[in-house]
Amino acid sequence: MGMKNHEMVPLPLISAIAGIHRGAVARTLSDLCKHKLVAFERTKKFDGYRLTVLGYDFLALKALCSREAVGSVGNQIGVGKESDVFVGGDIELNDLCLKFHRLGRTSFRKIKEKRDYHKKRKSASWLYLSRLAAAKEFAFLKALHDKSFPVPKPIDVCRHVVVMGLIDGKTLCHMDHIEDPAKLYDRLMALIVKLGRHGLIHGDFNEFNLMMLEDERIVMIDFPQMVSMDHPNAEYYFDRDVQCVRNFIKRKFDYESDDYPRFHEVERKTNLDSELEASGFTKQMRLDLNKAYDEGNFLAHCEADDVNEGDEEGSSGDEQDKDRDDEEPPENNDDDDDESDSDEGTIIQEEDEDVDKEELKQTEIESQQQMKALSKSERFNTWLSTTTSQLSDVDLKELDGECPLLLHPREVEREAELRAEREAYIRVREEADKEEEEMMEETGNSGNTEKEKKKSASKAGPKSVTSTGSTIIPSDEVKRRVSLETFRNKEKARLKVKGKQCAVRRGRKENRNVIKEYDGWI
Ligand SMILES: Nc1ncnc2c1ncn2[C@@H]1O[C@H](COP(=O)(O)OP(=O)(O)OP(=O)(O)O)[C@@H](O)[C@H]1O
Repeated sequence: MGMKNHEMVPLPLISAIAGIHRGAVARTLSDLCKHKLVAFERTKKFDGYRLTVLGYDFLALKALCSREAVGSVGNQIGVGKESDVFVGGDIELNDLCLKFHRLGRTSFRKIKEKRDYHKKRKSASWLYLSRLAAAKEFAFLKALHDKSFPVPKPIDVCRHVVVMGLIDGKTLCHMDHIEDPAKLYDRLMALIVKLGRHGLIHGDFNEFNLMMLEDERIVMIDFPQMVSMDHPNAEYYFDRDVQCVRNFIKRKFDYESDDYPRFHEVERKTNLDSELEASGFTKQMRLDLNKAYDEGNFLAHCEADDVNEGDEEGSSGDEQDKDRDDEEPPENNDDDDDESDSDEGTIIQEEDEDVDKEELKQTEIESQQQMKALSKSERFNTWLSTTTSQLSDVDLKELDGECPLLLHPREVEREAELRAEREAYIRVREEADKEEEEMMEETGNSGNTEKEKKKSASKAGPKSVTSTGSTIIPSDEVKRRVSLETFRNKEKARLKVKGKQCAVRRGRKENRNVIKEYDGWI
C-alpha cells in the first residue's frame, strides 16, 4: 500500500498502515529483509523500505493460495523478455502454469537512478505495469477461451501473476520437423482469420508465441500486443502477422504458398473489444500498456498521468470489481482516495490551528478587558487603599510575643527539630555566660548596676573580645575566652556531622539488629 505513492516507504508509515507499534514492525521488516522480500534503502534525504520483486511474488502467491487457486509451485519452465514462467499445481495437484509478469523490470534500474521519493505512481511503475500486463493477459485469455480459441485455460489472476492451464507441447521455434507443413500453414492462417473475424489482430504472431501439441494442434500462449481491427494501423499489423507465418514456414520447413489472407477480405462477425473491457482490462489500462510497448518506455504512461486523470477515475470501478479478493486496493482509485484523505487531513489541521489562534486571541482580549474593568472599579480601589493603610497601622512590636504564630508551621517544626541538637551547645554557652558574669562582678571595673552589666554582656555576646582603653582584660581571661570560642566552634561542627552520621548509623544499626533477630530463621 505504501509503495503506491512512495518509492521507499518510511517506517512510521508502515507502522501506521499495519497498525502495529514501530518496534514490532521494525523487527518484522528486518526478518523480511533477511528473506529478501523487502529491501531497506538509505539515500541522502530519505530512509525507507521497498517491496522487492520476490516480495511482490509472495504477496500474489499468498492471495492465490488463500483462494485455493494455487497449491504448489514447481520448476521454472520458461523465461520471457518480461516474464518468468513456472509450473505449478492446484490444491488437488493438477498441473498449472504460473506466469509472473516482470514488465518494467529492466527499466526499474533506470528509475532507481533518478529516484523520486514521493510522486504519484511513478515510483512503483514496475508494480503497476506488471499488474496491467497480467490483467490484460488474463482478460484476453478468458475472452478467447470463451470463444473457443486455442489458448491455455484461464484459471486466476492476482497482482502480476496469471494462473493458466499448462500446455504439454513445444513452442514452434523448437520444432525441427513436422509431418505436414502445408497443414500447419493452413492452421496458422485460419487462426489469423478467425481472430480477425472477432475483431482482433494478434500483432506478434510468431513461432515464440505459439505452441504445438503432440497431435500437431496449435495453441497461442502469448498475445501481448493484440490490437483491434479498428486500430488505425490494423492492416499493417494484420499483414505483418501473415508475412511472419509465411517466412517461418518457408525458412524452417521449406514450404511456400500464394494463398494467404488479405485484410480487406476478412469479414468481421463479432467485436471482442467490448467483452474485453467488461472483463476488467479497462480502456485506460490498455492505453497505459500500449504506450509503454509503443514507445519502449515503461514510464510513458506516467507522463500522460495528468491528461488521463479523468479517464482513470472512470475506470477504477471495474478494477475494484476484479480485485475484490485482493488485499491490495485498486491503484487508481486508492491513489485518488489517498490524496483526498491527505488533503482532508491538512485542511483539518489547518482549521485546528486557526481555531487555536482565535481562541488565544479571544482569551487575551477578555483578560485585558477584565484588567481594565478592575482598575476602573471604584469598589476595588477603595478596598485596596483601606487594606494598605490598615496593614501599615499594625504595630509589629506588639506581636513580638506572638512571633511563633507568625512563623510558618514548617519553620516551627524545624525549630523543634533543631532544639534537641542545639541543647548541648546552649548549655555550654549558658555556663560560659555565667562564668563571665561572675568574673565581671569580681573585677568590678564598671560602676554599672547588675542589670546594666547583664545587658551589656548580652549585647556584646560571648563572641565579643573587643577591648577599649578603659577596659583591661587579663591575659588569662583572653586565653580562656579564645579556648572557649574554639571549643564552641568545634562543638558546632561536631554536632552538625553527628546529626547526619547518626541517622545513617542508626539506620545501619537497626538493619543489623533486624538481621541478627532473623538470623537462622530464614
Ligand atoms: N501455458 C503454458 N504452458 C506451458 N508452457 C508455457 C505456457 N506459457 C508459457 N510457457 C513457456 O514459457 C515461455 C515464455 O512464455 P511467454 O512467451 O508467454 O513469455 P513472454 O515473457 O511473453 O515471452 P516473450 O515476450 O519473450 O515472447 C514459453 O516459451 C513457453 O515455453
